[in-house]
Amino acid sequence: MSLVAGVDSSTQSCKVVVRDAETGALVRSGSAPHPEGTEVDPAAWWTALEAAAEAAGGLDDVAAVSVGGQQHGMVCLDEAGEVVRPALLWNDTRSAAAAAALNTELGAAAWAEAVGLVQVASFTATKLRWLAEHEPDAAARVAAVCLPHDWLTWKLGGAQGLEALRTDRSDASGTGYYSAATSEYRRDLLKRAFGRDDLVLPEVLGPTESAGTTSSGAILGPGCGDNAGAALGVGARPGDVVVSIGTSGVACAVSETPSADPTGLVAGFADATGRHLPLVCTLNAARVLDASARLLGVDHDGLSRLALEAPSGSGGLVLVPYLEGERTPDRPDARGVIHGLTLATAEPAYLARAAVEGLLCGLADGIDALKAQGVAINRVLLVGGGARSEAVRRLAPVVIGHPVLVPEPGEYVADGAARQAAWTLTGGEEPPAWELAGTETYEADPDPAVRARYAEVRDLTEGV
Ligand SMILES: Nc1ncnc2c1ncn2[C@@H]1O[C@H](COP(=O)(O)OP(=O)(O)O)[C@@H](O)[C@H]1O
Ligand SMILES: O=C(CO)[C@@H](O)[C@H](O)COP(=O)(O)O
Repeated sequence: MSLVAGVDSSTQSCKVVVRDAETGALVRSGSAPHPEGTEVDPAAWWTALEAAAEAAGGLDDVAAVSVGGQQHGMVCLDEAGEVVRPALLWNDTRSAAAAAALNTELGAAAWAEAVGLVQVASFTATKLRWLAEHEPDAAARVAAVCLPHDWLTWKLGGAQGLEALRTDRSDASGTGYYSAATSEYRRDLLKRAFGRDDLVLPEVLGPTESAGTTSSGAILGPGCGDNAGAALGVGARPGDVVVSIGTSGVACAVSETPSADPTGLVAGFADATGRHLPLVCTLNAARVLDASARLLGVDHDGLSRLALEAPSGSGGLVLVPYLEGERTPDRPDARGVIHGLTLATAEPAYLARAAVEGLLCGLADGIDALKAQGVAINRVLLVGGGARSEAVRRLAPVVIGHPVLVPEPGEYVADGAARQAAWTLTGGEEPPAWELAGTETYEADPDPAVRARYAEVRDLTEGV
């Protein structure tokens, strides 16, 4: 039996799964936390990966390993391969003004046409503009820029010089200077953002091309952005929408064609199989549940129980969850709002319900934006830490207006990376056919009034 490993270096933690390459059966797993904050020294990811791998029984006996990672984070390296400054993560909004300036300079429609996305503070290009403007000394030392998964793959391969950096289409397509439609870097746009285009950029590998080997001789897969990893992990195919409630809230779909949404709601990323992954991402998802539970002095199960006690629509109480500003819609300075409080709704159960409904309404808006891009929806699959909440699972079909399939709780990004590792090992046109275990279907009558009321309040948050 050959073993393969998949890594998910996500915002809050690092997870490692070890699986049977042929059947996909889970053999071992481990995880380790990441530090708080939207600016992180990549060394902390390496420490967490080592700890998670150890907790998963080590990687010495695996034949291949792939790394999936949080997208967009700006990892800048100097000539010697040293990290120039802590990485700015996807949820760091300090480059919002840089994003607005880039959109004004080129025009939103031109960005969408060129690289499939309109700039927002999450994307790497805007972080590079911020660095050039605010830390010119650091910017001058940058010899290469890469993403979290690229850097970890490079480290696993022995960090053999900047020219050894590798990435894949899914993660490159989130930089803002790579086109998923043409599979090419746009160095002209890198220069527009950063003022220089003489940087080493990771070579973009195809879905099964190897990025090298680890010190124990395991083949390194190309790796992927975490959302492409989740899509591969659940075996998404055209017609499937994958909704992920992690630190970020995501709705994405595997598609045969690239997207270019000039409204900027949908980002035209690539997937990990050579296809496309139009995607909507919010800044506020599972942590809305964390914060609401904290506010109410309960744990996650308690929050879920409370939410299920209140009536649909929470008696008009709405929670717009822009706790960290928001990315979709692009309101980096917005704040969360609780609206419609009455004597009757001033109850823990109503607030808990409003939190779950508000989170789901943002994701339902995302699914609508995918539909507007021509994405066909046959199945909706729900994954991520937030899917462990019963209230989320039961209210999702009510708010989204579509039955929701929930695979058994698991680490689907790490699973997708493991599946990619197995594919890199065996080759072939399609990834190995691993079965998705234990999927439950949640069905309920939709309640469109919940979204209608949310939409009224959401639009009060403009500029808050
Ligand atoms: N039972 C639960 N109910 C609601 N949220 C949960 C539950 N268990 C974990 N979470 C939340 O899920 C989040 C972690 O999810 P995960 O998908 O691993 O995030 P990320 O990949 O962004 O690090 C945390 O914010 C955690 O508090
Ligand atoms: O920015 C995006 C996608 O565009 C996020 O989805 C990040 O990739 C972080 O993912 P999680 O840590 O929430 O899984």
